[in-house]
Amino acid sequence: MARSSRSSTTRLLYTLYSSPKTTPSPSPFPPPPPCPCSSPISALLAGNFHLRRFSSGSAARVKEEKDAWWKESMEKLRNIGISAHIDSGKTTLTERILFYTGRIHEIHEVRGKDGVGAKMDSMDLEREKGITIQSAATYCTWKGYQEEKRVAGEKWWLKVLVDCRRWWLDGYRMPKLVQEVVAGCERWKSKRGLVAQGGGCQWKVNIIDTPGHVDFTIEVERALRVLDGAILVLCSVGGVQSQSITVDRQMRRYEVPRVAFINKLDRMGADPWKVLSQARSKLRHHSSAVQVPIGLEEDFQGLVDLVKLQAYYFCGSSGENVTAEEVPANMKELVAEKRRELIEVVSEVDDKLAELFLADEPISSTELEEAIRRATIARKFIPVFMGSAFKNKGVQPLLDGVLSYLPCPIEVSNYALDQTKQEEKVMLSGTPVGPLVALAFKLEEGRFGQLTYLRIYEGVIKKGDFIININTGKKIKVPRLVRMHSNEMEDIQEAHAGQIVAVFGVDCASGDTFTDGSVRYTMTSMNVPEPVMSLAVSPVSKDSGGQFSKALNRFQREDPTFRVGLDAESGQTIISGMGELHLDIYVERIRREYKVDATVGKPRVNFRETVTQRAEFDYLHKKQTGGQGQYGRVCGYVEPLPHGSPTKFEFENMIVGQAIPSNFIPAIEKGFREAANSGSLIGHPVENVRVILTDGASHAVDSSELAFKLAAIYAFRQCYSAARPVILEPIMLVELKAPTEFQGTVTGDINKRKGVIVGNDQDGDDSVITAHVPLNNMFGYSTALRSMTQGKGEFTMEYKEHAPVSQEVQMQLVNTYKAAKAAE
Ligand SMILES: Nc1nc2c(ncn2[C@@H]2O[C@H](COP(=O)(O)OP(=O)(O)OP(=O)(O)O)[C@@H](O)[C@H]2O)c(=O)[nH]1
Repeated sequence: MARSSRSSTTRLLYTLYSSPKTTPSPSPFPPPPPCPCSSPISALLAGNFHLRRFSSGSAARVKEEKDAWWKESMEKLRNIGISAHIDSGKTTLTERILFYTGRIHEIHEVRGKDGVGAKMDSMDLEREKGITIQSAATYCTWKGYQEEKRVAGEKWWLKVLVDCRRWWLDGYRMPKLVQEVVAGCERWKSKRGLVAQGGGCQWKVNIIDTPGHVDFTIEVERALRVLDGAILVLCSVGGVQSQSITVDRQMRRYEVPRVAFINKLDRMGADPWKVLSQARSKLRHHSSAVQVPIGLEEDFQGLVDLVKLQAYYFCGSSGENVTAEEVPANMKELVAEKRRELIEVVSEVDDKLAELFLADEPISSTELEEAIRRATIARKFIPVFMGSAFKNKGVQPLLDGVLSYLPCPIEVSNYALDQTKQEEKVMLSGTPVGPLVALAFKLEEGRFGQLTYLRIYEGVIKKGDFIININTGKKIKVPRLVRMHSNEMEDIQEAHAGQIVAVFGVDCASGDTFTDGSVRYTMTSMNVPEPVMSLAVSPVSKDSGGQFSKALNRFQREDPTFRVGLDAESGQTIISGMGELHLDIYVERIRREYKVDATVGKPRVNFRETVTQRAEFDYLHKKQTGGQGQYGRVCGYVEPLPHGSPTKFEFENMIVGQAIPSNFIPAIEKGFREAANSGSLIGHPVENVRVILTDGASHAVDSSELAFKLAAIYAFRQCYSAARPVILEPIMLVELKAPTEFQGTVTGDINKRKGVIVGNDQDGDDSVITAHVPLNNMFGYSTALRSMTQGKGEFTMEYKEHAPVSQEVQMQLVNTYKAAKAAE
């Protein structure tokens, strides 16, 4: 189509359907920079891809412009996670963020009376139970409300298409015209070097809301692995709780810079200063408040920003109108004191600010803001924000804080392992220029097949591209690329480094790395905790066996902490996970999503076995029963692996010479591994063991892989008892809080459960007890605690380690196992 006719057609269509005007809510924050792609014609040409037009000058000039645009779009992007202890208000906070950024148009509460539930709790079970089970990703734009314009643009297109269909039904040939316009736009786009992208010139935030319950900890791990920054939510009444410590440890492990948000300032007993001091002592945070609340509990009205020295109030039915005012006169002294404290704390870790502070020079808002940003990104400081998500106060300044203080993707160093150079560590540029490197960090079965969440670390991914899964070597086409908004998705044409997107129909496992094939990089893997609890499960009706296996396969692929196995003796399906709640949720999902009723056994603890000393083996497996015989002899020893060893089982072939031909060695290793899957004490896996093969013998005719594999299995069993095996059980870190009057009863009960009390603190009228207790003795604890404390006690527990059981318990377990075997 000729260029002039295309322009006139697009103009005509645009005049017919001009985009509806949107009026963003007034904001006291500085206006956003003008968006270079908001002209009507480029919006039209953009369709829903929000295109950016580059000049038609020399190639060098276009490259320069493109680079500048990529850089700007990266600088204005934040990938953040929201994590905290259970019930701190993460989902409530995310709901407000989505509302104020124009992503949703109504606020719905977790367990709200309207029964709708929060946007990010999209699963029915989450809405019913009022807890987050799966992490959910979304994205929004802040400052500029560009998103509303984009949505309006999309609606505009939809209207054109709907009307064209109507006209066509009426006998007009309009669809042809539209087709030509669309095709023309595409041609124009490729000729002029236009880049399809999700609105890079606006401030954009990708958010992952994570569950608080420790049973779903893998969701937090996965999110933190791929995020550049995080909001740690703390409850102003509960303070730093056990799961806050775990989440903070995970953030440290993945070196994630963070801001803290002290929520629920409207609640009775709210004390943000107590929580700040707990964060300093319990979490070893080098932190200081960047805000002071105006009133607390029922009187909580607003916040004073210590950097800008402004008071903010949140008006309107949902706190959407933020008004900036002078600091109240009665707070000036407190504000001056807290600002000085903030400057002092930041100066300790930022030389530039320290110079100004020591010279006693006045410090401007910009200087302070820049110093806080430098220190936060360097993970030397944690700015503390405050508010009440539920009462719609303090969320917009927190969002501003995310932009001001948390890093953009190019400010974070990410590394990959080069598989062509013995896993040499390579720093990724983090820019779209360069080969594609993307990590699949989460899988989810959607309506349209497997959905794989990708974090792109370098390069660009386009719909229709071929990408290589470095872990499996498979070449895959990207059939569909989407951006997630909780359970909804939006198709996009391409995404670049720094972004979090999802692809459909890509077969992979979570943790796999994708590249464009020009490099063989893998990203370092995630920390996946071992399951601590199991239960036997089987479908009630034999006919539903197919659906039952489909469900288990899917859940196993999606969640690395959920495992499915077969009990070798009883033939039952055993599912293992992180706790009772984790397994209950899966059984319920099998029932709801796959319509399979299942019989469930009693939950049991995942014991393990290990050896405590070296023991030699020398085993000859010989069978002569006519035909070809079996012959294989293996000699060597088993020994415990050193404490803290990263692997659970090691096999080493130290045979000098050809006592056993090398082609039989893999079968021998396989035999030992198989034997270690089930120890002879109670049939649980044997871990932390090394097998060394030193000698053996083979027969020219009768030796085979099978003969050597069997020899290895019997050799392991032969030496096992000489290696003094012990049973290991999972020990849980339990934190419980109860009114002090019940302290004696509660600690007595912990002792009865063979727990060891390691901490006892006072928090107002409550006692906070920390203990290490065997998981096997924690069944039914929530009911017991409720009855001991008249329903006033609460507790959380998380896996700490596997430790040897006492001699007495070991004898009991072994006898029960033997009795069960004898009865079979
Ligand atoms: N008073 C008060 N209640 C709040 C506030 N924020 C959240 N809540 C309430 O606290 C409860 C838990 O809130 P959620 O947002 O589900 O907390 P969460 O941290 O996402 O919970 P999990 O994901 O299950 O760990 C809900 O009943 C909320 O209404 C707040 O600022 N003030």
